[in-house]
Amino acid sequence: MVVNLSKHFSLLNQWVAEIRDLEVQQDRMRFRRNLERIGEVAAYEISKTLPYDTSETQTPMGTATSKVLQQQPVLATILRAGLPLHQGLLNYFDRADNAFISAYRKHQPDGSFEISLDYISCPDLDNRVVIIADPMLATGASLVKTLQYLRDEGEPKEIHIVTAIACTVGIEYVHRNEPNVRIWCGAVDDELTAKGYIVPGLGDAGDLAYGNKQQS
Ligand SMILES: O=P(O)(O)OC[C@H]1O[C@H](OP(=O)(O)OP(=O)(O)O)[C@H](O)[C@@H]1O
Ligand SMILES: O=c1cc[nH]c(=O)[nH]1
Ligand SMILES: [Mg+2]
Repeated sequence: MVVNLSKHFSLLNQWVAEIRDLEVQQDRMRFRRNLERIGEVAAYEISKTLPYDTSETQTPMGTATSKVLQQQPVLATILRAGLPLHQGLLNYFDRADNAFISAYRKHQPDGSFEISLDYISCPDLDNRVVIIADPMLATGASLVKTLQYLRDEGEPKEIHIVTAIACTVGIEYVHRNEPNVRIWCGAVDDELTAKGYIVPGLGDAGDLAYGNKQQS
């Protein structure tokens, strides 16, 4: 299942336009904050699909009956570009457990790349709702590899992926390998370059959030 959050008119459309905009991208703080806001909206939308318990709350004037989340999710993210989006999810799921994974494109001299995974910090995932934040779903290779890695930490009850911009081929690749995951995205773009960049996309999300890195 794919939910494109910009299908309906909302402020999120403006934030997606800003993270794509060459001029606005010069303001790194706004770039990160817009990703965070997209994460906040995604958290709110996902929260509508989760199970709730009824609880009694004592007010100064009496007892109120409320609906409270049965269990907080596990929020996972892929370093580095995932961090601001993850923070947005954490702002709303503020008692969540968290997982961090390092996955990056290791480039070869011929321009090809493979996904390198070398660090994971993760709670037990058995029977948990897991939400993975990564702003760019391009080929989908990072997410599929991350999910394979995460499965060593337990079998989640549900897996959600939150991304700012998803590419059609990447969505298809993820669903071929992980048919049950739900993808929540801020926009869907159709084109992918030979080097794996989304068009029109936004460029390199990690560099725009945190600065250029040396090629590895
Ligand atoms: O769908 P894929 O083709 O796997 O590409 C998407 C990945 O590329 C970006 O990370 P990048 O490797 O640029 O690392 P960074 O966050 O450190 O910049 C992005 O944050 C995803 O993790
Ligand atoms: O377009 C893309 C593809 C992968 N990673 C990015 O940051 N941008
Ligand atoms: Mg990058």
